[in-house]
Amino acid sequence: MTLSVENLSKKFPANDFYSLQDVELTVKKGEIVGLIGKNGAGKSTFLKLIAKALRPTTGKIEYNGVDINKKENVLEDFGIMIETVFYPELTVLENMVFYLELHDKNEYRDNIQKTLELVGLWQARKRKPGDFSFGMKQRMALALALVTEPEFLLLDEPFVGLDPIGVGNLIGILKKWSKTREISMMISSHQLGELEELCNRYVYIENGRLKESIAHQTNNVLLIHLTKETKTLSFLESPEVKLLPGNILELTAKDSIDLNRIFAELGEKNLIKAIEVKENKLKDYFKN
Ligand SMILES: Nc1ncnc2c1ncn2[C@@H]1O[C@H](COP(=O)(O)OP(=O)(O)OP(=O)(O)O)[C@@H](O)[C@H]1O
Repeated sequence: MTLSVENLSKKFPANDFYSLQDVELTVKKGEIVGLIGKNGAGKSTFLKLIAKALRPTTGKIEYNGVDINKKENVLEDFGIMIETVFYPELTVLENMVFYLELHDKNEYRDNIQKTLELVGLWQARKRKPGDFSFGMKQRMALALALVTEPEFLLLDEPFVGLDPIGVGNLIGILKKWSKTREISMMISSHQLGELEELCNRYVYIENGRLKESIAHQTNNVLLIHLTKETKTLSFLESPEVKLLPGNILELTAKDSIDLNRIFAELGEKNLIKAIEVKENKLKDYFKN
């Protein structure tokens, strides 16, 4: 099961520029791809094209080898949270029931309570989302996207409006789903820390173009600031070690590296000034 995007472009008639241009991407089963980029970069446009909420100007999107714009019901197993799609005059519970009826998925009725509990709306199940706060509306949309335990999730800014406990619960369930049920996900977010907990890789979109594909950094990287310049350390040749400008040693903490030996040598020579853990700095992609 894969999603494959070929040469995808979208230009809105009102604009003289492309909101998305020549994007190529493949998402495999169980993969979680984070979509990052500045405001207006084209992330939502991309997700809407995949969700069939927009039609491409050019290009093709295939799911399991089927062109989604040439056949009906290809997205049946997708859970989509892009724009708020509930009925403000129905209660939360009625919205959930109606959604399942509309999609002919009544077999998931038993999931309603646990899904509403997950997003923190079970207590509010008899209220109408029309009067909800922004965050609660987001959670309603999220509950609808999750209730059918879909095979593929498209989530646009799912963490916005959730409190820290809600974010933690959501990350937990999405991680579990990707592992145990191999659900694939594309998630756009400005909350880079949350994405980093979840994603296998990221794509950085800039002015409608897929600028960079970024692998998730799985190993901890340590930066050791040295007290003085040195070129005589015995471990400088190992592939996990890099000497950076400014007398900084970068160490990738893999099993293959003998940290005890390295720290013993550095300590013996009084070379350790400070140590920091280097984060996977997704935010660096936003600097240019
Ligand atoms: N319906 C539309 N009609 C005209 N232009 C649009 C439409 N939807 C989006 N755009 C334009 O397309 C570009 C990409 O917008 P998009 O919403 O995809 O960005 P985004 O990366 O999701 O931004 P944000 O991080 O702010 O949500 C923007 O210049 C936006 O103004």
